[in-house]
Amino acid sequence: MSLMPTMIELLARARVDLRMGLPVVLNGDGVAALAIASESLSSQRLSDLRNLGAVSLALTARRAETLKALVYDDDIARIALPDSADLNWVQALADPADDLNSPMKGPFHCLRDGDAGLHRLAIALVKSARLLPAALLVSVTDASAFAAEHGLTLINQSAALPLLDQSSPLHPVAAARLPVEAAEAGRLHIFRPEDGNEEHYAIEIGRPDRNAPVLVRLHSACFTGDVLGSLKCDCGPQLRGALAQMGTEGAGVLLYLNQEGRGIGLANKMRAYSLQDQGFDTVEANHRLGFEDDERDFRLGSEILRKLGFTQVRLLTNNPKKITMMEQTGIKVTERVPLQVGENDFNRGYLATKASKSGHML
Ligand SMILES: Nc1nc2c(ncn2[C@@H]2O[C@H](COP(=O)(O)OP(=O)(O)OP(=O)(O)O)[C@@H](O)[C@H]2O)c(=O)[nH]1
Ligand SMILES: [Zn+2]
Repeated sequence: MSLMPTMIELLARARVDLRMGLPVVLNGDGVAALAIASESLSSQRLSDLRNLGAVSLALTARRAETLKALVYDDDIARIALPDSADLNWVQALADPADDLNSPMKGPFHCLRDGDAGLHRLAIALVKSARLLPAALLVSVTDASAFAAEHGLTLINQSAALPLLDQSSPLHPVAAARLPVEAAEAGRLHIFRPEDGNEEHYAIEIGRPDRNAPVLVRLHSACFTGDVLGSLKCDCGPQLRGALAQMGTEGAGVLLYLNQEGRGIGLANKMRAYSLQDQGFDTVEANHRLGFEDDERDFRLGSEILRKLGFTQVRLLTNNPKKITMMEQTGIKVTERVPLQVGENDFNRGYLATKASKSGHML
C-alpha cells in the first residue's frame, strides 16, 4: 500500500498552491526550477525567489506579441527579470489591463539558450489553475530535496505533460428528476472528473432513444449570459432556446460544461471584457491576455454522452469545431441544427467576430 499522491493528485494540489501564491517545484530532464504564478505573487515571495538566483518570466507567445518581446521557443517567451523589476513590473507584463496607458514596457532581455520545457509546463499549470498565463521561474539544483525541505509540491515534467494534455475521465455522481420550464420530464446528471477540476452537468429531457440520434446542445458556462441575462453574448437565449426545442420535441440532452469564458475562467473573461471596453474584439482580447481564442476541451462532451449511452447526435450549434470534435471522439453527428437566437445591438459585433474569425456559421 502506498499513500503517496499520484501525479493527477499532485497536479490538483499544484493548481491550488499556485492560486494561493505558493511556488511549486518542477522537475525536468536534468533541470529543475521553482515556479510561481505572476497573478498571485507577493513582494515577499518575489524577493525570496531573487535570493535563489536569476529569475525569468514565462509568457505565452500571444502575450509576447503584444509586448513586442522576442519569442525563441514557438509558443513560449522567456524574459530575464531585470534587477530593477518589482512586483508592479511583473504584474504589468502579465496583465494587459494597463497596456494602453503604458505601451512601452521593453526593451526586454529575452532568453534563447537552454530548454523552455519547464517554462512551458509552468504556463500549462497556471492556465489550468485559471490564472493569467504568466509565471516566474528560478532554477534549483535538486528538485526532490528542495521540495521536501520547503514542503512544496513536486511536479515531474514527463509524468505531468501527458496528463495536462488529455481530458480527465468523468464519473457520474448523482442524478435526479428536475422538472424545468421547458419540460416537466427533466433529469439532471452530475459528472465529476478524476483530476479534481470542475464538475459538468447533463440535463436530459424526456427519455431519448439511445439507438437513434438525440438532439444535443453542448453549452459552455456563461455566468453573465446564462444567469444575469447579459446582452454582450447570445448564451442565455441559446441555453433557453435549446431547452425549449428539446421540450417541444419531447427529448434531448443539454450538456452544461463548466468552461466559463471559453475555458479561461470568469475572472479572465472579465479581464477580456475590460479590454473589449477599450475597443478590442473578443478574439483580440483573449490574445492580449495571452490566451488562444478558445481554450475549451470539448472532448468532455463526448465522454458524457457516451456515459449516458448515446453515440449519435443532432447537434444544436453554429460552431464547426464542436462538430469536428464530436466526430473525432467517436460521436456521430447526423445533422447540424442551427441555433441562431438572441442577436441584439450589444452583441452584433461579437457575433460578427465569431463568424469572421472563429468560423461560426451564420
Ligand atoms: N473569453 C471570452 N469568452 C466569452 C466571451 N463571450 C462569451 N464567452 C464565453 O463563450 C462561451 C460561449 O459558448 P457557446 O455558446 O457554447 O459556444 P460557441 O463557440 O459560440 O458555439 P455555438 O453557440 O454552439 O455556436 C461561454 O463559455 C461564454 O462564457 C468573450 O468575449 N470572451
Ligand atoms: Zn455568454
